[in-house]
Amino acid sequence: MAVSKHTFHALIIDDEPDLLELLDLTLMRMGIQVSRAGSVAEALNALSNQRFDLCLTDMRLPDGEGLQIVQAIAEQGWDVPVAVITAYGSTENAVAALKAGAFDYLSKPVSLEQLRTLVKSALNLEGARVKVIKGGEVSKGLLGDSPAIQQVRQLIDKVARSLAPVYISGESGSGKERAARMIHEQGPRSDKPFIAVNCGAIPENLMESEFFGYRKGAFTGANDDRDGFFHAAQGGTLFLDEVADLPLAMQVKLLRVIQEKKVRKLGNTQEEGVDVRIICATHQNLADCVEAGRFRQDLYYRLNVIALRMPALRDMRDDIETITLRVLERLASASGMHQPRLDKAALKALVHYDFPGNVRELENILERALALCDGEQILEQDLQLSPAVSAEVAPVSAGDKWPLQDYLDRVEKEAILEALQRTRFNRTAAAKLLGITFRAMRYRMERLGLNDDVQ
Ligand SMILES: Nc1ncnc2c1ncn2[C@@H]1O[C@H](COP(=O)(O)OP(=O)(O)OP(=O)(O)O)[C@@H](O)[C@H]1O
Repeated sequence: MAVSKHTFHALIIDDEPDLLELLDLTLMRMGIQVSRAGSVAEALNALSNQRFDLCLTDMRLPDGEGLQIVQAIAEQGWDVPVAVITAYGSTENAVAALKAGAFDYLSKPVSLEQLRTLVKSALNLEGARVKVIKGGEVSKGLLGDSPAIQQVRQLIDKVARSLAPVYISGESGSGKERAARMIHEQGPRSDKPFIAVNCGAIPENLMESEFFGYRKGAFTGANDDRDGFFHAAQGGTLFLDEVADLPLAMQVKLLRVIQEKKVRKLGNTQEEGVDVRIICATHQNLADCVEAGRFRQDLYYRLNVIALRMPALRDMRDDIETITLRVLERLASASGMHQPRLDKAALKALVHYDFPGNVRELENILERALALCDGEQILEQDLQLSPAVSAEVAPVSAGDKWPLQDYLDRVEKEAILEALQRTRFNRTAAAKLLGITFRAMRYRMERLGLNDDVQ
């Protein structure tokens, strides 16, 4: 599937055949042309002879470090975004690479979802913040037979018929967005658009124009009229993911639109009527956010008309085997592969694993295992389940508590690094774990020298 008429060209630099294969395959599936280099020397040679749209390098290479490539790109002024792949837990390397000019890093084992997100941001591809499903497209249902997921299915059937706002809670990766799509698809608006917006990923200064749209000339750079999310979802459903991340000022504006069913584009004097069903979701406890003064109570009441709670995968252990086999079947057939068997020990490891990232994490684990296994059988080692992190992070030492600011910075830094490690460097998930917004996370990483250039 090509992502654009222009074919993007990426250079991947690694000497591990397995990882190279995995990166190559994933990028190719995204329609990106790939060249490979196995050493610093080969990479510098390729970069000086050819233009690439993206460069992805391992940190450890036979003749040096990936960092040298990042530095060379910065020194030569080559216009190519570069990201590094670091060993599990080696955050110092990641920080050094970011300081030297890398735009992002991935830590091993590489999560394919993070890889795709990183590639999309680097190439400025659409779909990083807003996803649009045109009317009539059908996504898949929810897997599992545990009582909790059965209840969810029944509630979805019921609420699909009404147009009342729905508030979906549940951990990251537990299927909140999928449930929202099902409500849309099973309802009377299924032939109209479903617009999913990640509220935590939209820069605060762009929020109003993104939500409400603008008229040509409304501000510098507004060269054309543009519709916002409300217009785009007209007649259909607007899904506000991570709604707790909306700044208070935006919450007021959103409440007004929901109450009055009217939107005024920036630079417009007239209001226009909008007819949009609102579904929202967050992994946070919205009632607690209200209590803490971070979320407006009036908006909370407007949104929380019907509440739907998605169960965590570890609370559906009896379903893990079935979900695993169904996901494997889908992944194998999508890539035209024969479906490998799942070794008994591998299945046992999955059933006992905690899945902090829920079904999404299971999908990533299986996608990677498919690429790493011998084609016949998936073994426990192909799953590369994350080791427990607690033992690996050194506690802050009890002494040295002054100057107080330095001490607090160290504590904060360690908490952020631990959250990043636990989530395999998924910053959205890490922010969730820390209980702060994506924006706050970006700000803190910047302040602490854990630079982060990705929107
Ligand atoms: N019960 C389920 N059956 C099948 N697939 C599921 C189920 N739950 C989640 N998934 C899959 O897991 C992935 C993540 O789901 P989804 O995006 O809906 O989660 P989410 O709760 O919205 O995550 P986040 O909080 O990070 O936005 C998707 O690929 C989705 O299809």
